[in-house]
Amino acid sequence: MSTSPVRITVTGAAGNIGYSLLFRIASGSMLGDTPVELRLLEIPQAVKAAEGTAMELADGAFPLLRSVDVFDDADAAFDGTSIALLVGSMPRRDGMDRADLLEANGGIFAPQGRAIGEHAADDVRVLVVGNPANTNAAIARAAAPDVPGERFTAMMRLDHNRAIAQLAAKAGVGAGEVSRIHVWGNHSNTQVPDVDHGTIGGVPIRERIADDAWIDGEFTTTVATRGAAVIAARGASSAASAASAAVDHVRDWVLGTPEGDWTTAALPSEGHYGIPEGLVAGVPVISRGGRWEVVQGLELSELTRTRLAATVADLEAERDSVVRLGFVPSTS
Ligand SMILES: NC(=O)C1=CN([C@@H]2O[C@H](COP(=O)(O)OP(=O)(O)OC[C@H]3O[C@@H](n4cnc5c(N)ncnc54)[C@H](O)[C@@H]3O)[C@@H](O)[C@H]2O)C=CC1
Ligand SMILES: O=C([O-])CC(=O)C(=O)O
Repeated sequence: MSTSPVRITVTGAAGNIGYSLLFRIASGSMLGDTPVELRLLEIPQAVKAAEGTAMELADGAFPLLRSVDVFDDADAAFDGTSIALLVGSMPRRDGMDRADLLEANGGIFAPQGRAIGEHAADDVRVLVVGNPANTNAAIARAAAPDVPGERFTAMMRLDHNRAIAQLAAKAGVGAGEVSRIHVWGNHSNTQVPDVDHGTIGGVPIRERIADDAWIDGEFTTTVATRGAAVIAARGASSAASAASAAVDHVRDWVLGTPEGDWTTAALPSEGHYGIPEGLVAGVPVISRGGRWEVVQGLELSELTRTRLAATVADLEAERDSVVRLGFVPSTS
C-alpha cells in the first residue's frame, strides 16, 4: 500500500454529483489502497453545505481519508493538488441543450484553469465534468499554458458506460461481457457510439446483436440522448452515474486500463482520426504508466465517418462561441 496521500480537489462539492463522488473517492474506489486528502471547492453561498458534506465524510470513518478541507478560493483549493475534478457549474434543466450552458459555465473554467496552472502539483491531472464538458476542458487548458495540454480531459465515460449498458441489456448479458467500444466526439447528442471493433463475450458485436438497424438507430439515439431522458424522469440531471463514471475515468487513467480492452476519454486532439488539433474530443483510449494513449489505426465505417464529421462540427461551433466570448484565444 502506498503511504503518501494523494491530494484531490473536487469543485462543486456541495452539489448532487459531489455528494456521490466524494464518498466513492474516500472509500478507495478511485485510487485503490492509496490514502487521499480531499479539498472541496464551492462558491461562498454553498460553503456551509460543503462543510456539512465534510462532516459526513468524517463520519464515514474511511481508513484511507486523511483530511477534508473546504474552500471558496480556487488558488487555495488547487494548491499542491494532483487530481482536479471540475464538477462545479450549472446543470441544464429540461428543454436546454448542454451548449446553452457555455456562457454561464465558461466563466468558471478559465479562472479555475489559471489557478490550476499556478498552484497545482506538477503531476496534476484534470477531469472536467461540468457541462459543456469538452469545451470547458478546452477553456481550462487554454488558461494553464504551463501544464502539459494532455492533462486536461473531459468526461465521456458516462456515455461509454451507457453504451455498454444498452448493448449488454440487448444481448441479455452482464456489462462485463462488452469490450472494445468507444464514443467519438462531443458529450452532446451528436456523440457517436462506435461498436464496430467491439465484442460481446468474445463475439463481434454486430454478429452477436444481429440487428444493424437497432445499432445504427435506436441504440445510438438512446445513448446520445440518455442525459435528457434522465432529466425528464428524475427532474434533475444524472448524478450518481456521473460520479461513478468520473471514478472510472480517473481510476483507469492512474492505474491503467484492463489488458486487451479500451475505453473512452475526451482528450485534446493531436489530429488523430482527422479531429482538428486542440478540440477536446471523445476517442478510444488505453492508459499505460499513468498516460492516456489514443488507440490508433481503427477502420471507420462510412456512417461513422459521416457522424464523426458532424460531432466535430458541433465541437468547432462550441469552440467558436467561446473564442467569441473571449474564454479561449483564437489560436487554441
Ligand atoms: N460530463 C458528464 O457526463 C456530466 C456532466 N454533468 C454536469 O456536471 C455539472 C454539475 O452537476 P450537478 O452536481 O448535478 O449540479 P448541482 O447544481 O447539483 O451542483 C453544482 C455545484 O457546483 C457549485 N458551483 C457553481 N459554481 C462553482 C464554482 N465557480 N466553483 C465551485 N463550485 C461551483 C454549486 O454551488 C453547486 O453546489 C453540471 O454542469 C452538469 O451538467 C452532469 C452529468 C453528467
Ligand atoms: O444531460 C445533462 O445535462 C447531464 C449530462 O451531461 C448527462 O447526463 O449526460
